[in-house]
Amino acid sequence: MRIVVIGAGGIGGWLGARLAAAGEDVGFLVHGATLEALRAGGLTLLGPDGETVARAERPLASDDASSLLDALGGHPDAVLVTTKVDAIADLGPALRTLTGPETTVISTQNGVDAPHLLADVVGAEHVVPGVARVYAQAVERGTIALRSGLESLQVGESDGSRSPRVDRLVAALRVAGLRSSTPDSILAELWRKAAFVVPQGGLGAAVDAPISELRTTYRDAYRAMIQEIVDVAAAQGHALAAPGEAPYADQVLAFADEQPADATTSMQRDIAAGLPSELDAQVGAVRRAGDDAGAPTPVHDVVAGVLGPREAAARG
Ligand SMILES: NC(=O)C1=CN([C@@H]2O[C@H](COP(=O)(O)OP(=O)(O)OC[C@H]3O[C@@H](n4cnc5c(N)ncnc54)[C@H](OP(=O)(O)O)[C@@H]3O)[C@@H](O)[C@H]2O)C=CC1
Ligand SMILES: CC(C)(CO)C(=O)C(=O)O
Repeated sequence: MRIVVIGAGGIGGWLGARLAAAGEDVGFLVHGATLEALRAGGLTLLGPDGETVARAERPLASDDASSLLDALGGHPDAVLVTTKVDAIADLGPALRTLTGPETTVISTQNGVDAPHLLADVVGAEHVVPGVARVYAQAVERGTIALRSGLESLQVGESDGSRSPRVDRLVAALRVAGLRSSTPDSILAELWRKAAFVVPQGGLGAAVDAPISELRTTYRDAYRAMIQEIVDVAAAQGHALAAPGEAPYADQVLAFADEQPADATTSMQRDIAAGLPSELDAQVGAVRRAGDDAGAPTPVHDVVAGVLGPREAAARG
């Protein structure tokens, strides 16, 4: 497949390195220092023990979408959008250049907003939501480290239908060594991921604590925040627990109980470092969806209130 990966941080570097190593025709739309780093030193993906698991010596990379089309010989089959949610606002012209009649644009972001934002730019018919489960971190530009063996990208049509384009993507991701599948509802899956990552990152940032403290000292507030997401998702028509399963908030807590004690999320680490974060794309998106659906989100409201001034300061 011809694939353009937008961004080469944790997610983009991971996906691009894996797909290129599997023989796919991959080009990176990157900018500034990341472009320079890929040109100078290539792209390296490190495994959890620091070993190189994939390496692209001379990856095709450009900050110009038209040049990538020329180099790839036409529109890509797939565009993997791997920037933070905020960056999507600036990607309009590049996304429109890259998206041909048969191009699929895949979101990989946390939160529930990215597919809608991409649909506004390229049209909903081109967008396939993805849900990434991986711990991938850019340790320096051009070098991505996996922090665990979990490498999963689920993709699916927003309306739940089966499609050849999604089947091709799943097949390519599997050949690249990832766990990939199409859930019954990719939108419910986005909410399931949000139910794990948003409370961990939002509450964790507000009380400045890793998961070990959330699941003990702050367990009631942590559970309440997870439950708010379950309720908002239900109000939007997405049941997160299958019939007969334990309540979904309990499933998330059970999963949280198994995580390494010092686990934090990328949003939480950005907030702790005083950087602009996905606070609005994660916590804010849940609050907006709750407002739309008439489902209250009081713990999210408190977390947003506590972290809002820090976010504003980080954004200058
Ligand atoms: N990291 C993880 O393990 C996981 C992350 N996610 C989600 O995936 C998304 C991406 O996260 P992550 O990979 O960690 O973020 P990173 O910050 O590591 O990577 C984002 C990349 O986007 C690039 N970028 C930003 N704007 C542009 C632009 N206009 N053109 C080209 N490239 C651009 C950045 O480049 P530069 O630095 O040069 O500006 C950077 O390389 C987030 O929504 C996150 O919540 C989901 C699951 C797991
Ligand atoms: C917690 C984690 C790594 C789970 O995939 C994540 O999504 C994030 O840090 O943003």
